Amino acid sequence: MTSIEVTDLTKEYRTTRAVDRLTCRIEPGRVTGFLGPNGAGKSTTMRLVLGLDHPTSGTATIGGRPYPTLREPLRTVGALLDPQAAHGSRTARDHLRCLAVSNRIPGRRADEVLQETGLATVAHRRIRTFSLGMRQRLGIAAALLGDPSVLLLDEPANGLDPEGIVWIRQLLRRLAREGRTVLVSSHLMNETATFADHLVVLAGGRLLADVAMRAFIAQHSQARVHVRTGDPDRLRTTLLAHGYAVTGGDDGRCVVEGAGAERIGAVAAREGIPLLELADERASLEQAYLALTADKAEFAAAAPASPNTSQEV
Ligand SMILES: Nc1ncnc2c1ncn2[C@@H]1O[C@H](COP(=O)(O)OP(=O)(O)OP(=O)(O)O)[C@@H](O)[C@H]1O
Repeated sequence: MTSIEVTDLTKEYRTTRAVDRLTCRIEPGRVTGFLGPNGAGKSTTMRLVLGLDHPTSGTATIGGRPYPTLREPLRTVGALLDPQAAHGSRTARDHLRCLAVSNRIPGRRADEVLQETGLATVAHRRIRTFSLGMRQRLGIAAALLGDPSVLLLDEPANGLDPEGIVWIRQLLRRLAREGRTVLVSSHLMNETATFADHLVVLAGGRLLADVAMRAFIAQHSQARVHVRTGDPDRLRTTLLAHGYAVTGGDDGRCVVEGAGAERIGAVAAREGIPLLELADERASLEQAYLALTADKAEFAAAAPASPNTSQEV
C-alpha cells in the first residue's frame, strides 16, 4: 500500500507563496478529492509530488520516497496534469508505446489502456487531430499504463462527454476499490461528490480541511427542512415563535432553517398543525464547499449592480 506524504511543504515563486507549510497524507484505498479556489496551490502541490518542481522547503514523498528516486516511476505513479502535453505528430499508440519502453512496461499495455479508455478505434490517428476529450482520455491512458498504485489526476473529467463522465467516475471508484491511492483535483463539486470518499481542501496554499467527505458536508452545511401544510399561517407563526427562520409559505410550502425534519414534525404535531409533506434537504458538497471557502476565493467576480444603481448609458 503506497500513500502520498506531504510534510511542511512550501513553494514560493518570486512574489507568490503557492503552497504554504502544507502537511497531509493521501491514503490508499480511497479517492481523495483535491479542492480549492483558483490559485489555491493544487497543481503546484501535484507538480511538487511528481518532482516537476522543487519545494522551497518541506518534503513530498510517495511510499516514503521522493518521486525522482523512483526507478521506473510510471510503474508506481500515474499522473494526468496537462492533456495537451503529448507530441501531436505521434499516433496515440506510438505515444503510449514510447512511454512504455522508457519504463520497461510491456508494449501490449498500450493496447490494453487504449481499449480501457475507449480509444482503440483511433489508436493509429495522430494526436494533433484529437479533440480535448480524446486527449483527456489519452492522458488517462498514459496514467494507467504502468498499472500504478498511485494516481494523481488534475481535472480528469475536463472535456469528457456525458458517457465519459460516467466512465471516469466508475474508473476512479474501481481504482480505489483495488486499493490504489487516488488523488483527483476538480472544480466540479457535484461530480466530486459522486466519486470522492475523502477531501483535502486548500486555499491560499494552506490546508483548510482534510476530512471524510460525509463529515465535511455535515460540518459545513446547515440543516434545512421543506414543509407543506394546509395551514401555513399557523405553522409559520408557531415556528417563528419557536425561534426558527422560515421562508416561503404562501402556497402552503415553506423552508425552515437550522432544524431537522424530526424536530419540526414534533413541533407541528404538538400544536395539531397538519403536515402534508416534511423532508430534510440533503446538503450538497457544493453548498458545504462554498460555505467553507466563501471568503477565500481570490478571483471571485463582483456581484452585478442592481438595475436601479446601474450607471450604464
Ligand atoms: N511557474 C509559476 N510561476 C509563478 N507563479 C506560479 C507558477 N505556478 C503557479 N504559480 C502561482 O501559484 C499559485 C497557485 O497556483 P496553482 O496553479 O497551483 O493553483 P491551483 O489551485 O491549481 O489553481 P486552479 O484551480 O486555477 O488550477 C497561483 O497564485 C499561481 O499564479
